[in-house]
Amino acid sequence: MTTVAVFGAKGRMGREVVAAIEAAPDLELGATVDHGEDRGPVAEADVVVDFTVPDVVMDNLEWAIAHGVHCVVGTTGFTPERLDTVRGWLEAHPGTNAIIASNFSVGALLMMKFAAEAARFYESVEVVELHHPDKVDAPSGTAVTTARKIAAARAAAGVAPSPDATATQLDGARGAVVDGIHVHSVRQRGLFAHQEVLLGNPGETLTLREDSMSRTSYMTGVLAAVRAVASRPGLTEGIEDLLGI
Ligand SMILES: NC(=O)c1ccc[n+]([C@@H]2O[C@H](COP(=O)([O-])OP(=O)(O)OC[C@H]3O[C@@H](n4cnc5c(N)ncnc54)[C@H](O)[C@@H]3O)[C@@H](O)[C@H]2O)c1
Ligand SMILES: O=C(O)C1=N[C@H](C(=O)O)CCC1
Repeated sequence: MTTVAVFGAKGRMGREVVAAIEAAPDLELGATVDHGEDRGPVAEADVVVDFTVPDVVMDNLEWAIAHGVHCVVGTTGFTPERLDTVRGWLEAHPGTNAIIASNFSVGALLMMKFAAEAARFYESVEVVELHHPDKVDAPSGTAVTTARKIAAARAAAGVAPSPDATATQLDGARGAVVDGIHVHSVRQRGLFAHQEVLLGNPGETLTLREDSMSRTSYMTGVLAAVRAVASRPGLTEGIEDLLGI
Protein backbone atom coordinates (compact mmCIF):
# COMPACT_ATOMS: atom_id res chain seq x y z
CA MET A 1 0.00 0.00 0.00
CA THR A 2 1.35 3.43 -0.97
CA THR A 3 0.66 6.24 1.51
CA VAL A 4 -0.14 9.53 -0.23
CA ALA A 5 -0.20 12.94 1.48
CA VAL A 6 -1.71 16.07 -0.06
CA PHE A 7 -0.52 19.70 0.08
CA GLY A 8 -3.38 22.10 -0.67
CA ALA A 9 -5.90 19.52 0.54
CA LYS A 10 -8.71 22.05 1.12
CA GLY A 11 -8.39 23.61 -2.33
CA ARG A 12 -10.48 22.83 -5.42
CA MET A 13 -7.97 20.32 -6.81
CA GLY A 14 -6.80 19.12 -3.40
CA ARG A 15 -10.32 18.02 -2.42
CA GLU A 16 -10.68 16.08 -5.67
CA VAL A 17 -7.29 14.40 -5.16
CA VAL A 18 -8.19 13.42 -1.57
CA ALA A 19 -11.41 11.78 -2.85
CA ALA A 20 -9.55 9.97 -5.66
CA ILE A 21 -6.95 8.57 -3.25
CA GLU A 22 -9.65 7.45 -0.81
CA ALA A 23 -11.40 5.61 -3.66
CA ALA A 24 -8.23 3.87 -4.93
CA PRO A 25 -7.81 0.36 -3.45
CA ASP A 26 -4.00 0.38 -3.69
CA LEU A 27 -3.51 3.84 -2.11
CA GLU A 28 -3.87 5.02 1.46
CA LEU A 29 -4.52 8.67 2.33
CA GLY A 30 -1.81 10.10 4.60
CA ALA A 31 -1.53 13.63 5.99
CA THR A 32 -3.65 16.34 4.39
CA VAL A 33 -2.20 19.82 4.78
CA ASP A 34 -3.47 23.23 3.81
CA HIS A 35 -2.30 26.82 4.38
CA GLY A 36 -1.05 27.44 7.92
CA GLU A 37 -1.19 23.77 8.97
CA ASP A 38 1.73 21.63 10.25
CA ARG A 39 3.30 19.75 7.35
CA GLY A 40 5.45 17.56 9.65
CA PRO A 41 3.23 14.44 9.29
CA VAL A 42 3.78 14.52 5.49
CA ALA A 43 7.29 13.16 6.16
CA GLU A 44 5.65 9.78 6.98
CA ALA A 45 4.14 9.46 3.47
CA ASP A 46 5.63 7.68 0.45
CA VAL A 47 4.34 10.33 -1.98
CA VAL A 48 2.98 13.85 -1.58
CA VAL A 49 0.71 15.47 -4.18
CA ASP A 50 0.94 19.29 -4.38
CA PHE A 51 -1.89 21.43 -5.75
CA THR A 52 -1.23 24.73 -3.98
CA VAL A 53 -0.17 28.07 -5.46
CA PRO A 54 2.93 29.11 -7.43
CA ASP A 55 4.19 31.21 -4.47
CA VAL A 56 4.47 28.28 -2.04
CA VAL A 57 5.07 25.19 -4.15
CA MET A 58 8.86 25.55 -4.26
CA ASP A 59 9.11 25.69 -0.45
CA ASN A 60 6.87 22.61 -0.15
CA LEU A 61 8.96 20.73 -2.71
CA GLU A 62 12.30 21.58 -1.12
CA TRP A 63 10.96 20.42 2.26
CA ALA A 64 9.40 17.17 0.93
CA ILE A 65 12.52 16.21 -1.06
CA ALA A 66 14.72 16.90 1.99
CA HIS A 67 12.46 14.47 3.91
CA GLY A 68 12.72 11.77 1.22
CA VAL A 69 9.08 12.00 0.09
CA HIS A 70 8.41 11.53 -3.65
CA CYS A 71 6.49 14.47 -5.16
CA VAL A 72 3.69 14.67 -7.73
CA VAL A 73 3.10 18.32 -8.60
CA GLY A 74 0.25 19.92 -10.52
CA THR A 75 0.73 23.45 -9.25
CA THR A 76 1.60 25.84 -12.05
CA GLY A 77 4.34 28.46 -12.39
CA PHE A 78 7.31 26.22 -13.26
CA THR A 79 9.87 28.17 -15.29
CA PRO A 80 12.97 26.44 -16.68
CA GLU A 81 14.91 28.02 -13.76
CA ARG A 82 12.51 26.53 -11.19
CA LEU A 83 12.79 23.11 -12.82
CA ASP A 84 16.60 23.35 -12.64
CA THR A 85 16.36 24.18 -8.95
CA VAL A 86 14.18 21.10 -8.33
CA ARG A 87 16.65 18.96 -10.29
CA GLY A 88 19.41 20.20 -7.99
CA TRP A 89 17.42 19.28 -4.85
CA LEU A 90 16.72 15.80 -6.26
CA GLU A 91 20.39 15.27 -7.17
CA ALA A 92 21.26 16.08 -3.55
CA HIS A 93 18.75 13.42 -2.38
CA PRO A 94 19.21 10.39 -4.69
CA GLY A 95 16.31 7.95 -4.44
CA THR A 96 13.73 10.71 -4.08
CA ASN A 97 11.84 11.59 -7.28
CA ALA A 98 9.37 14.15 -8.61
CA ILE A 99 6.85 14.36 -11.42
CA ILE A 100 5.72 17.86 -12.40
CA ALA A 101 2.97 18.38 -14.98
CA SER A 102 1.11 21.55 -15.92
CA ASN A 103 -1.83 19.39 -17.00
CA PHE A 104 -2.89 15.84 -16.06
CA SER A 105 -5.90 15.44 -18.40
CA VAL A 106 -5.78 13.16 -21.43
CA GLY A 107 -7.49 15.76 -23.63
CA ALA A 108 -5.07 18.55 -22.79
CA LEU A 109 -2.05 16.30 -23.33
CA LEU A 110 -3.37 15.22 -26.73
CA MET A 111 -4.19 18.82 -27.66
CA MET A 112 -0.60 19.89 -26.85
CA LYS A 113 0.80 17.00 -28.88
CA PHE A 114 -1.44 17.76 -31.89
CA ALA A 115 -0.63 21.49 -31.66
CA ALA A 116 3.12 20.85 -31.67
CA GLU A 117 2.70 18.46 -34.61
CA ALA A 118 0.61 20.92 -36.65
CA ALA A 119 2.62 24.05 -35.84
CA ARG A 120 5.28 23.66 -38.52
CA PHE A 121 2.68 23.51 -41.31
CA TYR A 122 1.21 26.98 -40.62
CA GLU A 123 2.40 30.58 -40.97
CA SER A 124 0.40 31.78 -37.98
CA VAL A 125 -0.25 30.24 -34.59
CA GLU A 126 -1.66 31.71 -31.37
CA VAL A 127 -2.98 30.17 -28.13
CA VAL A 128 -6.18 31.23 -26.35
CA GLU A 129 -6.84 29.83 -22.88
CA LEU A 130 -10.17 30.31 -21.10
CA HIS A 131 -10.61 29.61 -17.37
CA HIS A 132 -12.81 30.21 -14.34
CA PRO A 133 -12.31 33.67 -12.77
CA ASP A 134 -10.98 32.26 -9.44
CA LYS A 135 -7.74 31.21 -11.10
CA VAL A 136 -4.81 33.24 -9.72
CA ASP A 137 -2.24 32.82 -12.51
CA ALA A 138 -2.23 33.91 -16.15
CA PRO A 139 -1.44 32.61 -18.64
CA SER A 140 -2.38 29.11 -17.51
CA GLY A 141 0.44 26.63 -17.00
CA THR A 142 -1.00 24.55 -19.82
CA ALA A 143 -0.91 27.49 -22.23
CA VAL A 144 2.71 28.22 -21.35
CA THR A 145 3.65 24.56 -21.88
CA THR A 146 1.73 24.50 -25.17
CA ALA A 147 3.45 27.65 -26.43
CA ARG A 148 6.88 26.26 -25.52
CA LYS A 149 6.16 22.97 -27.35
CA ILE A 150 4.87 24.85 -30.41
CA ALA A 151 7.89 27.18 -30.42
CA ALA A 152 10.32 24.24 -30.15
CA ALA A 153 8.61 22.40 -33.03
CA ARG A 154 8.67 25.51 -35.24
CA ALA A 155 12.31 26.24 -34.41
CA ALA A 156 13.30 22.65 -35.22
CA ALA A 157 11.52 22.92 -38.59
CA GLY A 158 12.95 26.37 -39.37
CA VAL A 159 9.53 28.08 -39.50
CA ALA A 160 9.56 31.90 -39.43
CA PRO A 161 7.80 33.85 -36.66
CA SER A 162 4.04 34.33 -37.21
CA PRO A 163 3.43 37.44 -39.36
CA ASP A 164 2.11 40.45 -37.43
CA ALA A 165 1.91 44.00 -38.76
CA THR A 166 0.71 45.52 -35.47
CA ALA A 167 2.36 48.92 -35.13
CA THR A 168 0.28 50.48 -32.35
CA GLN A 169 -1.70 48.74 -29.61
CA LEU A 170 -3.22 49.14 -26.17
CA ASP A 171 -1.04 47.44 -23.55
CA GLY A 172 -1.79 43.71 -23.57
CA ALA A 173 -3.95 43.75 -26.70
CA ARG A 174 -1.77 41.09 -28.34
CA GLY A 175 -1.56 38.97 -25.19
CA ALA A 176 1.52 37.58 -23.46
CA VAL A 177 4.39 36.28 -25.58
CA VAL A 178 5.91 32.90 -24.60
CA ASP A 179 8.93 31.86 -26.66
CA GLY A 180 7.62 34.05 -29.48
CA ILE A 181 4.07 32.61 -29.39
CA HIS A 182 1.17 34.94 -28.46
CA VAL A 183 -0.99 33.62 -25.61
CA HIS A 184 -4.35 35.18 -24.67
CA SER A 185 -6.13 34.61 -21.34
CA VAL A 186 -9.91 34.82 -20.84
CA ARG A 187 -11.41 34.66 -17.30
CA GLN A 188 -15.15 34.07 -17.20
CA ARG A 189 -17.71 32.79 -14.68
CA GLY A 190 -19.34 29.64 -16.01
CA LEU A 191 -16.13 28.32 -17.54
CA PHE A 192 -13.75 25.80 -16.00
CA ALA A 193 -10.64 25.03 -18.12
CA HIS A 194 -10.48 25.36 -21.90
CA GLN A 195 -7.88 26.05 -24.56
CA GLU A 196 -7.77 26.74 -28.28
CA VAL A 197 -4.77 26.71 -30.56
CA LEU A 198 -5.46 28.75 -33.69
CA LEU A 199 -3.37 27.97 -36.77
CA GLY A 200 -3.57 29.75 -40.10
CA ASN A 201 -2.27 29.73 -43.66
CA PRO A 202 -3.40 31.71 -46.70
CA GLY A 203 -6.98 30.59 -47.34
CA GLU A 204 -7.30 28.09 -44.45
CA THR A 205 -7.33 27.76 -40.68
CA LEU A 206 -7.18 24.91 -38.19
CA THR A 207 -8.56 25.24 -34.64
CA LEU A 208 -7.65 22.70 -31.97
CA ARG A 209 -9.84 22.98 -28.86
CA GLU A 210 -9.84 21.12 -25.56
CA ASP A 211 -12.46 21.47 -22.81
CA SER A 212 -12.25 20.19 -19.26
CA MET A 213 -15.69 20.40 -17.70
CA SER A 214 -14.75 19.02 -14.28
CA ARG A 215 -11.69 18.39 -12.11
CA THR A 216 -12.30 14.65 -12.39
CA SER A 217 -10.61 14.98 -15.82
CA TYR A 218 -7.23 15.20 -14.07
CA MET A 219 -7.55 12.24 -11.72
CA THR A 220 -6.51 9.41 -14.08
CA GLY A 221 -3.26 11.28 -14.73
CA VAL A 222 -2.67 12.24 -11.10
CA LEU A 223 -3.13 8.64 -9.92
CA ALA A 224 -0.90 7.32 -12.73
CA ALA A 225 1.82 9.73 -11.58
CA VAL A 226 1.39 8.77 -7.93
CA ARG A 227 1.78 5.08 -8.86
CA ALA A 228 4.81 5.72 -11.11
CA VAL A 229 6.86 8.33 -9.26
CA ALA A 230 8.85 5.92 -7.04
CA SER A 231 10.21 4.11 -10.11
CA ARG A 232 11.14 7.20 -12.19
CA PRO A 233 14.53 8.50 -11.04
CA GLY A 234 14.98 12.25 -10.68
CA LEU A 235 12.64 14.76 -12.28
CA THR A 236 9.97 13.80 -14.82
CA GLU A 237 8.35 16.70 -16.67
CA GLY A 238 4.88 15.92 -18.00
CA ILE A 239 3.07 12.57 -17.91
CA GLU A 240 2.65 11.90 -21.63
CA ASP A 241 4.77 8.75 -21.58
CA LEU A 242 3.00 7.41 -18.46
CA LEU A 243 -0.25 7.45 -20.45
CA GLY A 244 1.28 6.31 -23.74
CA ILE A 245 0.68 9.71 -25.42
N1 LIG B 1 -1.68 20.20 -13.48
C1 LIG B 1 -3.02 20.17 -13.63
O1 LIG B 1 -3.58 19.31 -14.33
C2 LIG B 1 -3.85 21.20 -12.92
C3 LIG B 1 -5.25 21.13 -12.92
C4 LIG B 1 -5.96 22.07 -12.20
C5 LIG B 1 -5.29 23.05 -11.48
N2 LIG B 1 -3.93 23.10 -11.51
C6 LIG B 1 -3.16 24.06 -10.73
O2 LIG B 1 -3.20 23.63 -9.37
C7 LIG B 1 -3.05 24.76 -8.52
C8 LIG B 1 -4.19 24.77 -7.52
O3 LIG B 1 -5.42 25.00 -8.17
P1 LIG B 1 -6.79 25.06 -7.34
O4 LIG B 1 -7.85 25.46 -8.29
O5 LIG B 1 -6.93 23.80 -6.55
O6 LIG B 1 -6.48 26.29 -6.34
P2 LIG B 1 -7.12 26.57 -4.92
O7 LIG B 1 -6.84 28.01 -4.62
O8 LIG B 1 -8.53 26.10 -4.85
O9 LIG B 1 -6.28 25.63 -3.94
C9 LIG B 1 -4.99 25.92 -3.47
C10 LIG B 1 -4.94 25.46 -2.02
O10 LIG B 1 -3.59 25.55 -1.56
C11 LIG B 1 -3.67 26.00 -0.20
N3 LIG B 1 -2.36 26.46 0.23
C12 LIG B 1 -1.81 27.71 0.11
N4 LIG B 1 -0.60 27.74 0.68
C13 LIG B 1 -0.37 26.48 1.17
C14 LIG B 1 0.73 25.89 1.84
N5 LIG B 1 1.83 26.57 2.16
N6 LIG B 1 0.64 24.58 2.18
C15 LIG B 1 -0.46 23.85 1.88
N7 LIG B 1 -1.53 24.37 1.25
C16 LIG B 1 -1.47 25.68 0.89
C17 LIG B 1 -4.75 27.06 -0.23
O11 LIG B 1 -5.22 27.39 1.06
C18 LIG B 1 -5.80 26.35 -1.08
O12 LIG B 1 -6.66 25.56 -0.30
C19 LIG B 1 -2.99 25.98 -9.44
O13 LIG B 1 -1.64 26.31 -9.71
C20 LIG B 1 -3.67 25.47 -10.70
O14 LIG B 1 -3.28 26.16 -11.85
C21 LIG B 1 -3.21 22.21 -12.22
O1 LIG C 1 -8.09 25.62 -12.71
C1 LIG C 1 -6.88 25.81 -12.88
O2 LIG C 1 -6.22 26.67 -12.22
C2 LIG C 1 -6.15 25.05 -13.91
N1 LIG C 1 -4.85 25.13 -13.94
C3 LIG C 1 -3.99 24.44 -14.84
C4 LIG C 1 -3.25 25.42 -15.73
O3 LIG C 1 -2.97 26.55 -15.30
O4 LIG C 1 -2.93 25.04 -16.86
C5 LIG C 1 -4.70 23.35 -15.62
C6 LIG C 1 -6.07 23.74 -16.02
C7 LIG C 1 -6.91 24.15 -14.81
